[in-house]
Amino acid sequence: MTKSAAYKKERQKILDDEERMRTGKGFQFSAKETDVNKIFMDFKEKELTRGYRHEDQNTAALHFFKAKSMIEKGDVFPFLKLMPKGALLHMHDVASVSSKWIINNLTYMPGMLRCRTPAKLNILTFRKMKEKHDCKFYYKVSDEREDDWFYSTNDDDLEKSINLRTAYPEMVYPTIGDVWNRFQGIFSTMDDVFAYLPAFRRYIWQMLTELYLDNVMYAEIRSSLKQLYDEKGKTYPKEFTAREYIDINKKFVKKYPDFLGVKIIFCGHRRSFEKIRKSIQEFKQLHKDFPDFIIGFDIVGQEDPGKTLYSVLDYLEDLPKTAKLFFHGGETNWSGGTRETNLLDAILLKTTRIGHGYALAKHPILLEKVINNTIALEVSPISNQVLNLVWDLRNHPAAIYLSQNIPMSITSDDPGFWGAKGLSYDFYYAIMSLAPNNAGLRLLKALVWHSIDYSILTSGEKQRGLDILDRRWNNFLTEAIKKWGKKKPNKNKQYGEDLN
Ligand SMILES: O=c1[nH]cnc2c1ncn2[C@@H]1O[C@H](CO)[C@@H](O)[C@H]1O
Repeated sequence: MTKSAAYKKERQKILDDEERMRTGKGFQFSAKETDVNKIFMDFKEKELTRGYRHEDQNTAALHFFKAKSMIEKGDVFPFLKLMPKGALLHMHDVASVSSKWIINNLTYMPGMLRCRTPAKLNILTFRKMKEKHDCKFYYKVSDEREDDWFYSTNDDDLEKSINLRTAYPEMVYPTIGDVWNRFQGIFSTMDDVFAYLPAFRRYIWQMLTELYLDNVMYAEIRSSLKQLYDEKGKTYPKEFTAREYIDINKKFVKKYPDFLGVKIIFCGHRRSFEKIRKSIQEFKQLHKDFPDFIIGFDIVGQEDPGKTLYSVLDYLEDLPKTAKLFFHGGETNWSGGTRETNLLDAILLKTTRIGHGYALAKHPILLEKVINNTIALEVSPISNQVLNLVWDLRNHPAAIYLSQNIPMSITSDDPGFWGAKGLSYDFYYAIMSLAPNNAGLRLLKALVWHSIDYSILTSGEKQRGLDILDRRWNNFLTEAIKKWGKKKPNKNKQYGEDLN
């Protein structure tokens, strides 16, 4: 009786209906896309099957630090790297560039110094400033390299001071507080490297390069626009940093015209009221001076111990009406306390998008507002894992968001601090862990196109972006078929993605 035709029909209808509800519905497929989807689904299925049979090789479930080399050796990852990924809507500039590049390039710049704080934190800098660094002695990194007695002789060891990577994250960072302490420490280690004008120029150029090489075409970057200093120790105001940024961005776009460049979301830090208040004043001026470049405002830092949006409502009233808001919210495992209110206030304050939105699934009314007002969530899977909100990314709430086509975008947050590069690693977890097994190119395509939709590009820029994306997407399809089409995917196989 249970296997009657009627039962089977009802059963199939539910499966089909659920598939139609998820992100990607309405995205049409060309014949070429159908072919490329088959290639992709073969790759994906092979890796999932391996994971199913051997749990210790289940990259979809494993922590990034354990899975990274396996991910790189598989077929899915190179496919995702080649794929145009549209816009990156959430990344912090100071944590964007790969640590290996920093070690190989910036730490070999003449004049780099290292010192150590009483809390045993390495500070890298190009100036002596004891009161800021809280250090007694400074060592030249170049001298230390010549004498292997010293710490920084070994580039791998030096890299550890700017990267969270470890084979046993569960032991090294047992709690969220532990990993945030180390994480925040790396920002301090890097602060003066980033702010050194000659290094800053190279760093921002490299940030754009890593995005471009990963086939990202545009980015909205979180930045506090640090005050820069030069070889002579002269310091410059933030307005100067903005001009430098604009200049580097312009040069890069000129050299690579199918890259649309970056815009800045200016950030204050939720560590103190004073910092937040000051950052709003700075933002007001910078936004006035560079309204097309410094387009919005956010407050960053660990949410649980930090100041809430609700506690600074008075300050926020001072923000200019033309400024767009991009608040972090719900990057927490807590729920319902007086401190876990940032999602609520971000939405009431008419935020354009939400940074993370991890806790949103617990708030049905807020979720409804996010859907009705198309407030895109900036979901950073690896960040949420490394910063200890969730271990197995199949348990990440964005799996639910994708299942209901809730507006979201895949983002990378701080890739340089955990050994990711560009956006492809986060896309890997999006399609392997957050998405259901049978989701493929249609879902990927939706994420890519939505990322442009949810950006704050002007309508003219958006149109240009979409034209470029169309062309690059087509080139990608052709190249994927040329590269992998000969592997002859199983023609008889039925893939869920063929549903319209
Ligand atoms: O995922 C995040 N959530 C909240 N704040 C963050 C995250 N990643 C980085 N920062 C914050 O951004 C500042 C640099 O722009 C850092 O100080 C760090 O605290």
